[in-house]
Amino acid sequence: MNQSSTTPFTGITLALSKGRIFGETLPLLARAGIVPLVDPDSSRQLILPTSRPDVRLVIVRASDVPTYVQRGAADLGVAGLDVLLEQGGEGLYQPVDLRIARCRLMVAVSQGFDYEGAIGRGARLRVATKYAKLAREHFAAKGVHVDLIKLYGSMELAPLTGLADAIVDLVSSGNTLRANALEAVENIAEISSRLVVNGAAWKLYRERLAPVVEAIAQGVKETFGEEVP
Ligand SMILES: Nc1ncnc2c1ncn2[C@@H]1O[C@H](COP(=O)(O)OP(=O)(O)OP(=O)(O)O)[C@@H](O)[C@H]1O
Ligand SMILES: O=P(O)(O)OC[C@H]1O[C@H](OP(=O)(O)OP(=O)(O)O)[C@H](O)[C@@H]1O
Repeated sequence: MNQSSTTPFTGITLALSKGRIFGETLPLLARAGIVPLVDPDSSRQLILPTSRPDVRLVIVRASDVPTYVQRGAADLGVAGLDVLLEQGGEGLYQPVDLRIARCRLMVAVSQGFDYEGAIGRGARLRVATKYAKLAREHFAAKGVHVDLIKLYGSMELAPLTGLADAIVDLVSSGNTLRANALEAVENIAEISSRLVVNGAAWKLYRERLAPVVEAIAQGVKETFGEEVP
């Protein structure tokens, strides 16, 4: 229960990423009585104590959240469904759709590119994405042959520079596509962030974890209403 670095921490550790997910998770955590005592944007500290001595936050890359929870370094985590689908989410229980960081995983091309025509001709499409597995599955299901080009960010640049014919990326407001003269042509998945729990820990320590999971689920209902999105 002590949060000093010299004493082993015996409480609940929640992994989440800085930026969008941190910002949107904060109000849900606050409703559950969990308020970080350190601001990750102004501190280099990666383990953040909270107003609840038995709960701490660890700040990791968005795509590293599943690994921390799968391996038990964190009890709970907040991860985008895009990350969970891409990585498989093996061994993770996903009890709560937090309904934050909502966006869509989409196929996009340069405005004016004849996507349907290219597919109809059986052309081999060059597709740039950070979501190689999801993109491969999407195009395989459509029977479209693709050369996948793995990128780690700024996917929108790929069609503009001739690196790729299409991208698979997240779209929310559509501003990034518009600003780069791209257009969405297919929706692959509706994305939001999920609360994830180590499946084995959930079975073993359910009594300890369930109150926090339930408090966060209640925070989601109070924030967004009861209806399923
Ligand atoms: N434009 C967006 N609108 C809403 N949600 C988004 C948007 N972009 C990403 N997300 C969601 O937020 C999550 C975290 O995105 P963020 O940009 O903070 O990290 P990242 O840079 O994609 O991850 P990493 O640091 O691991 O490369 C994504 O996995 C996705 O679920
Ligand atoms: O439709 P919009 O509202 O414009 O959002 C879409 C953008 O958001 C995400 O990038 P993000 O802002 O997370 O930047 P990063 O992944 O490059 O850090 C995504 O990769 C798009 O580039």
